[in-house]
Amino acid sequence: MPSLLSCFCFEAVMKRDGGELARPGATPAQAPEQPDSPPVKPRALPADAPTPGAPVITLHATPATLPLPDATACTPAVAGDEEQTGCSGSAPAVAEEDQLALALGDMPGESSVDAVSHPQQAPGAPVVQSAGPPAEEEPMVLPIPKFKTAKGSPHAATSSNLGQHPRLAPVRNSTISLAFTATSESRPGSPAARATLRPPAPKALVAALTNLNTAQPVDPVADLTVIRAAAVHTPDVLAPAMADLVPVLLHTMRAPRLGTARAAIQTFSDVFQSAATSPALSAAACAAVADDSTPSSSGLLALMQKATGSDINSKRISADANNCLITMVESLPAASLIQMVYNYCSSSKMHIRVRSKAAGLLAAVAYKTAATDLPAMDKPTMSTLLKAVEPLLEAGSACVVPVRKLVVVVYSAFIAQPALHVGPPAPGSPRKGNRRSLGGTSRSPSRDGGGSSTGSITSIHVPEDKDPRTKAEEAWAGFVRMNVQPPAAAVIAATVARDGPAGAELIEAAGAEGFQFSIPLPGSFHLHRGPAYRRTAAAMVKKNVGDLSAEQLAGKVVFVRADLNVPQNKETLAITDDTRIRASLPTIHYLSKAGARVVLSSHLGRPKGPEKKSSLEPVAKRMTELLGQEVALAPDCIGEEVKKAIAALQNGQVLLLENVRWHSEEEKNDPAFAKELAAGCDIFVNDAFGTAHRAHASTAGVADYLSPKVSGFLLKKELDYLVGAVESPKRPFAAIVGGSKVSSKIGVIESLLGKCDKLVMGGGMIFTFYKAQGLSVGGSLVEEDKLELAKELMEKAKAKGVEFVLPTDVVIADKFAADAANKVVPVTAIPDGWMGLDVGPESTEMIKKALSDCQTILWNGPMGVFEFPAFAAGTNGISHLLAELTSKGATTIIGGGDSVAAVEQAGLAEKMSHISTGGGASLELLEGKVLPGVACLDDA
Ligand SMILES: Nc1ncnc2c1ncn2[C@@H]1O[C@H](COP(=O)(O)OP(=O)(O)OP(=O)(O)O)[C@@H](O)[C@H]1O
Ligand SMILES: O=C(O)[C@H](O)COP(=O)(O)O
Repeated sequence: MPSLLSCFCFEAVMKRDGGELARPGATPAQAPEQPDSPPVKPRALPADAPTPGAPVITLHATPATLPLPDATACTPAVAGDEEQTGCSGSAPAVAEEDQLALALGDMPGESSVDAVSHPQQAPGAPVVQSAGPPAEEEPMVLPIPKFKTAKGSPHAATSSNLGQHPRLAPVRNSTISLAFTATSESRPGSPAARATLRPPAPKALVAALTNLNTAQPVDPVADLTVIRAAAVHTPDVLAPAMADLVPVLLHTMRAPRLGTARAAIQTFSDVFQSAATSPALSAAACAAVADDSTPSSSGLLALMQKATGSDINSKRISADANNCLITMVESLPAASLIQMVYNYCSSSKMHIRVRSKAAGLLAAVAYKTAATDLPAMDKPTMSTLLKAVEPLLEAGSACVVPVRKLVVVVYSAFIAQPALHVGPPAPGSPRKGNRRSLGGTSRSPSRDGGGSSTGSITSIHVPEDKDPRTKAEEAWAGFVRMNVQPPAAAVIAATVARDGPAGAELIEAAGAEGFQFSIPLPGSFHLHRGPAYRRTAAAMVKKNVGDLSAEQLAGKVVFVRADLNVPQNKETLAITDDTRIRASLPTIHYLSKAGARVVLSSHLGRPKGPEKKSSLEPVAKRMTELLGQEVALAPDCIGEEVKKAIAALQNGQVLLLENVRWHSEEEKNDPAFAKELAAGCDIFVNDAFGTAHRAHASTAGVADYLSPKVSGFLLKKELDYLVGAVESPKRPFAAIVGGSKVSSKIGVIESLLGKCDKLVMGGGMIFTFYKAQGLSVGGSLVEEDKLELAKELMEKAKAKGVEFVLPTDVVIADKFAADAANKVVPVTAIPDGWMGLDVGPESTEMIKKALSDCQTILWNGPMGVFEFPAFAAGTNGISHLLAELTSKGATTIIGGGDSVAAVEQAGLAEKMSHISTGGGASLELLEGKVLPGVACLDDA
């Protein structure tokens, strides 16, 4: 299944962004290294380029020749709405905001900050007087959608061709209706706000561009204020700087300091606002944004996230971002917008989820503002957009919503195109579709009365009263005549039809084109082997540590991320299962033998900070025994002592760093922390399959600072096995999901529903489902905020015909302890004060029966608290059944630290087809998600 194989994208880009620009005061020579300096594109230096190290600007005019109003040289710029600032280079430090309050959505002192007039303000300086926040946010009235005909004359879209369409309306109302409401007064770039900006001094503009472009220590708000003023008063002058300035602005939007981020958003907005009056600025800005496949894309995504309030709960910044997006989309020609969507979808530099989210959001904004002249698009542009959908499809169901949004945009273009209609193809024109497979008939695609053969059919007109099958046929016919790629055509057509047998027939039709294609409507799409599969399969091969020779490794310091997160006895901290340690040995042994100096890193548990019980000390001991050589334990994973210990390593020696999760920056994938982790190391080997689904500093972030970056033997082995086994499973295919990580695994169930024939629930997972059904679960493990999801999942399973096996009886306990009193009760009779800690005997029998004919079984998460013998029967029962089924030819895969421990404890590990060190990771792989720990590695 290609969706599995399309898990390998690059997230490094995201890790680098987000840093804050340097503070004013320091000279360039004194400036500290900027790990997260803005992504200024490398450019060829002109003949008269300054010497290396000197500031480089890309404004191709000298200050003396700039056609700017005469004004004083660098004058202190004035406060942004939330930060005070001064003249760049000599200004006082930017005032800190109350970030905590902002994060809570409260804006303390907002109005007082707005009212601040800068004490150092001098005549001639650009002045910003914020209009201040309006008393109440009111929804911005969006323009009535205006579409152009193919000839370019605008006409208003009508409710019959947009809003009331049965397929569009629900999507618009749900997924498309993002929080795109804002206050028109607060809209950056509004005439009132812009009128407060005075013309900038030429020198100040040059200085600001220089500062921003060279990432010198600057006060970004001061510089951005100057740029804003230039955007308003001298937009043509600013145009040549756009190629470099846009990435800087996008980068700065990610600054942790909200005032800085907001200043960048406002500047971006001003640039696009002025684009309306300056064709030169417009062209340059659009080109720079459309070319946004650089690391700065994550900046644009940050803007979108802010607009939807998904990354920061600050109303003002959200309103600004909202308006900025709308301004930008309104300014962009459709082709640029399409290009951006396409860039997002196809950029291999970004995480697939980031890409799809960005593409979907852009499409949604475009649709909401109706600013794009999609119906006027020519065929190549339309094809480009449709092709953009494909990588998302390959990424599987994680991308369903963005795909839907794109589909809506594309489809709206078709149905709003009155000049064109469906008809038979021109004689002799290539026929890509397979009409026969669409139900085996030879019905004409023009049976909606769309008419006679025009010979150049480019659209589909699907009346609302058609049945799904007819809609699908007509959609399909229209798309294939536009030479649209079959998968995209099929998905779009099927989305139009949404359900019914048409979907199945489209699968056949696509199959006839060489694509095996299944659309388990209305949920997820997934492709099977075909050209698309082969493409992604080729792209997934990563360089392996075995590709590095002893010569390349000898004397090198190799940072190895392993998953040594082993189960432990909660009281004695003794390791209860060392599978993960043993599994990591081949890589360490290979490196050590080759003369490398091995710096080993891992997490253990989910600690909140340094604590004895999550120390890797027991792991270091056990590894020393198993490896047959000393594995020293560093006191921490970063810091001076650690640096010394690394520097003291001899060839072949192994140093284990302390629990990397003692630092909260690890899980935030903080770039500075990742850089610190990588300090003193040369090469990155990721062997932590169990943690490869986490985009953390030690699993993905460090890859930005080390090269080469390769997979370890374990990671490779896991991928080779799991991808092969679940890509085309022998059926019936069942998944068993149990354990205690309910919130992180319940979401996986949705995509499992699209892949498995049977789904068995166990462990702590089941009680959320019971509660969702209105049952009382006593003190059992429940995720209250997942009750709705649980309900939906049960309904979806039913709709999809997936056998959803939920235990009917449970073993309950009066406390969470090995010596707790226990009894078996039906799930309808769990008394208050008792908690379910295992599935009951009746359920175990039921599960055994359900699994007995399965040919592939993936198990993650024990059925109960197997660590306590009184609650281990369910887990042991399933372990024995799987061992037996394996002996009869079934493929059994056990994944997860505790699940493997349970099977080991039962002495049955050897009898399973594959013991995977990854629980969540193997589920996410099955789900078709990107594994960031793999994506960041070098391609083979
Ligand atoms: N009904 C239950 N209530 C509470 N805890 C449970 C219950 N059933 C099982 N567990 C606990 O779940 C834990 C394992 O869950 P977990 O989801 O971590 O599985 P895993 O196999 O380790 O997978 P992963 O590697 O993804 O963490 C075990 O420690 C077990 O005691
Ligand atoms: O046990 C696991 O699944 C891995 O070690 C990852 O742990 P996490 O779920 O705490 O990230």
